[in-house]
This record gives sequence, structure tokens and C-alpha cells, in this order.
Amino acid sequence: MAALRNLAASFCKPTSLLSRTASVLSVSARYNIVRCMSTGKYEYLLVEKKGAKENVGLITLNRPKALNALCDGLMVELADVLDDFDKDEGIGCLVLTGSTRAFAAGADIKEMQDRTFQDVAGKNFLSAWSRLAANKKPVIAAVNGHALGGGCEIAMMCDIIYAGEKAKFGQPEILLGTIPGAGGTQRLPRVVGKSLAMELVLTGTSISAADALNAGLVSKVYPVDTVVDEAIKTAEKISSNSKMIVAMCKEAVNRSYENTLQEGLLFEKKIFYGTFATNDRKEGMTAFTEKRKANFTDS
Ligand SMILES: C=CC(=O)SCCNC(=O)CCNC(=O)[C@H](O)C(C)(C)COP(=O)(O)OP(=O)(O)OC[C@H]1O[C@@H](n2cnc3c(N)ncnc32)[C@H](O)[C@@H]1OP(=O)(O)O
Repeated sequence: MAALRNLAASFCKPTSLLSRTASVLSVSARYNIVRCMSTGKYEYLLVEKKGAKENVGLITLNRPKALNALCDGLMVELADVLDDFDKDEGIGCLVLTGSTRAFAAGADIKEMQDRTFQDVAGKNFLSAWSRLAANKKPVIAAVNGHALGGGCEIAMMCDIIYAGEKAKFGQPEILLGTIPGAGGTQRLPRVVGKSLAMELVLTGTSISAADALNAGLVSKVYPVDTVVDEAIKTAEKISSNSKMIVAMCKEAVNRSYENTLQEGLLFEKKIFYGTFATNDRKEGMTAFTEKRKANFTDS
């Protein structure tokens, strides 16, 4: 029982926060990124709390002149905000969005233009990018406009993708003489299948929101001006559940990408058993039998 309690508790802890922060700080130092951390203001992001209970963290990429190109400074800020929301016990789910014109037009080509192999490999370029995929709390991408290259990749790092009707998804790196570096050749085929992924990465063309829905890359398509609100509504639903159980459930689904079916089923069963070491599992089932709403305490 103690082991199960420890397992359950581990889903609530902001594990490896120190190592993530250290990695992000070292990236900041290497690329001379300066940001005034004490003001809480961001150069490339807008950060708000949304929902009737203010339990949804909304992160808006805000680099409009460059179509939200993902420069080092932006990615470091994003990692910082994710850390902050991770520690905020009032927040249960995040929404990541951009502008109507662009979710993000990819990694910053102008910033990368003069970098050498030694620069990118030696200084571990893209190290801050893995922070989003490792987030414990679920993240919904609300995508309008261009989601290209790294923009498509950070959307795929999120747990759910909602798209506006005019969204475009693609991996055009091949047109720049390079290849995707943050999941375009790895996550994309797992989601849309090898044939479509291969076509996208080898031709550099993009697909519409409707085609992305058809291929399974996005879960819903909405009119352009409602997609963020719809994502917030879903995030509120997720936030109303136990944060501990939500984290366990997210981890179980993510394991399905890494494991064989048998290993995944075993992992799922252990996590399911682990929920029985929590107060929230007891409360959820008790509330059902007492015909009332569950009052989860994230314990
Ligand atoms: C290795 C990983 C990667 O992610 S590589 C990057 C992959 N992404 C791309 O190749 C997309 C590059 N962008 C475009 O193809 C176009 O900008 C567009 C199709 C997304 C939009 O075209 P449109 O004609 O509507 O706008 P502009 O091209 O004039 O762009 C406006 C403004 O934004 C700058 N910009 C756009 N994308 C990037 C980027 N990825 N990195 C840096 N800057 C970008 C563009 O240069 C314009 O700025 P300006 O000051 O006017 O030059």
C-alpha cells in the first residue's frame, strides 16, 4: 500500500523541476538570452488565467511581426511559464495558442541561418523545446493560421489539438535544406501514418484543418474566432477533475506511444491500481453512489 501511495504521490510532484530549470538556464546563458524574471512580464508571450474558476492557464505566443517564429528567447520563456503553471495548484489545464494568422511559423530561420553544426550540436540547440512535451498538466493547442515546422511540432507536443477552420499544418524544413528537429519525423507518422507524414516532410507542403481532422492530427475544428474559447471550455472540464488522477491518466495515454500493447496494458493496470491509493478515487466513487458532485482534493 505504501508503494502505491508513493506511486500516486509522484504524479503530483513537479519532478525534475530543478533539472529542467537548470537546462533552461544553461540554454539562456549559452544564447545570451536576457529576460527580467522578477517582473513576471514576458517579451514573447501573453500569460493569463481563464475560466470561471480561473483554473485554466492561457499562454499566447506573441511575436506577431515574425508570425510567432520560435526563437530561443521565446522557447525559454515558454519553459519558464510551464514551470510556473506546474507549481500553481489552482491551475488544472493549459491552453497554448498564437494569433489568427499564425500559431507559429516554425523555428526562427533568421536566428538559425548562421549557426554551425558546432553551434547547434555543441550547445544543444532545441534543449528547451522538450519541456512542453514533458509537461505534467495537460496542454491543449488552439491553432489558427500557420502551424509550420517547429510550430506543427509544438502543437503535436500538446495533448489535444483544436484547429480553426483556416489552420494549416506542415513540415517545410526540407525546403530550407534541413529536416524537422522536434518531432516532425517521429510524432507525425505515429499520428497521421507513414504515407501522409512522408509526403509532408519530403515535399514541404501543408494540409488544411479539415485534412488534419481527417488524418487524426487534430481532434476538432472550429470557426476561427471560437477555437480558443472552445479549448478553454474543454480545459475547464479537465481542470474540474482531480489533478492527480488527470496526471496519471495523461501518463498512461502517453505510454501507449512508447510501449508494446502488452507493456502498455500492464502499465495502465498498475496506474489504475494506483488510483485506489488516492483520496480522490474514493471521493469520486462515493460521490457517485451518494448522487452528488465529487469534491476532489488532489490527494
Ligand atoms: C527546423 C525547424 C523549423 O521549424 S524551420 C522553419 C519552418 N518554417 C518555415 O519554413 C515557414 C517559414 N515562413 C513562411 O514560409 C512564410 O512566412 C509563411 C508561409 C508562414 C507566411 O507567408 P506570408 O507571405 O504571409 O508572410 P511573410 O513570409 O512575409 O512573413 C512575415 C514575417 O515573418 C517572418 N517569418 C515567417 N516565418 C519565419 C520563421 N520561421 N523564422 C523567422 N521569421 C519568420 C518573415 O521573415 C517576415 O518578416 P520580415 O521582417 O517581413 O522579413
